[in-house]
Amino acid sequence: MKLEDFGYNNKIETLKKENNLEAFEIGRVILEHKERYIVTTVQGEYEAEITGNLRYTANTREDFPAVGDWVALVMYDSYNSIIHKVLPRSSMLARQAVGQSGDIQIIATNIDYAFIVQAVDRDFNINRIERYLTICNTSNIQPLIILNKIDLIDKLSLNTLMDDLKKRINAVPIFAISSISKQGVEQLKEIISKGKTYCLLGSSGVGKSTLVNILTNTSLMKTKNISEHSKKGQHTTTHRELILLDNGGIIIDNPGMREIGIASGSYGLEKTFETIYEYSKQCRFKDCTHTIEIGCAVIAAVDIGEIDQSSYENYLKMQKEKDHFESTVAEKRKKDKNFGKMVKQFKNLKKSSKF
Ligand SMILES: Nc1nc2c(ncn2[C@@H]2O[C@H](COP(=O)(O)OP(=O)(O)OP(=O)(O)O)[C@@H](O)[C@H]2O)c(=O)[nH]1
Ligand SMILES: [Zn+2]
Repeated sequence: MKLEDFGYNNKIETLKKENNLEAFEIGRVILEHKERYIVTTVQGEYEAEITGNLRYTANTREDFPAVGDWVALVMYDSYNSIIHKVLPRSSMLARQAVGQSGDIQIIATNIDYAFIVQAVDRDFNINRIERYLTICNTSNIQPLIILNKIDLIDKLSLNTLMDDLKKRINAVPIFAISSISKQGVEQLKEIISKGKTYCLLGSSGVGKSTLVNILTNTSLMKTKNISEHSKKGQHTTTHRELILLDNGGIIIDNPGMREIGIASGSYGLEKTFETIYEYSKQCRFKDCTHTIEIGCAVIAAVDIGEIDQSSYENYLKMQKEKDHFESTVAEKRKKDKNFGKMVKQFKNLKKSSKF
């Protein structure tokens, strides 16, 4: 296997040089389980753990490796290795960790494109699409919209849905497909590019797994064949979260993708709600919340129909969630910092003490 098959390119090469990692083996994390990793390299798949130093210097969960990461490794036998460093990421999909308010859990990194999947029957909801768009824009991932299950509605209804969608969302490609009748699937396959990394986002039941199966079928079989030859250093796992497609694309699919929420940060609001941001520049007050202020250009635009009413309401709702999320993260960081300080003070005290 070549590293390029897993998305290695000039950018990663430059990062490797910039970080003085020429002496190390480079690999991509394809699976993570409780701080143990499977990393793919030119020499095959390796199990990996992180160095004590990496653990010691890590301030938050974000500093630990995640699926999709490019890492610098030291191999110590044909199957095992140690992760010395995580290369800087081009994108990061994260969410608020369960039960630990303010803690961030990384789901995957270095994703180029996300397919936002919705089913056109009961699931269709533009507010939710805007929500996923915001997540993508925040995470530096290019969004693409997939309307799935078009076999369940007639052409006229589909056209209406598309029109409604285009009224609120522009500049994001939309694909109407059916995983059952395979309508539109070929066009979708065509836009998947070699060496680019993709993921699928969407509610339960919209057809993400079915679509991943359609896109990966033969590649999964191929991977299995390679493992059967069991070259030296080849680790044989059947479960992977980073999957190679026939046409050279790469898909990351893991359970965390199913649970992504707005809590993963909605700093991408500006990009998602571009029209609102454009109007907001004309608001009388710089810190206008666009809710009650006199001279608010956003409210005025909503009143004359220049901004879609539902889009505006959705924006306000997500803005509120973003504020809440940011304040819990800030609080958590402050607490961690205070605790860190306390530990340091205690250590100093111990050092200076004669006992
Ligand atoms: N009619 C129709 N049914 C579909 C289509 N795609 C998927 N389904 C069905 O929808 C159901 C849910 O599909 P899944 O692929 O499991 O959905 P998912 O998004 O992976 O769901 P989670 O794993 O819960 O997140 C299954 O019964 C599929 O057979 C489609 O294009 N048309
Ligand atoms: Zn305003």
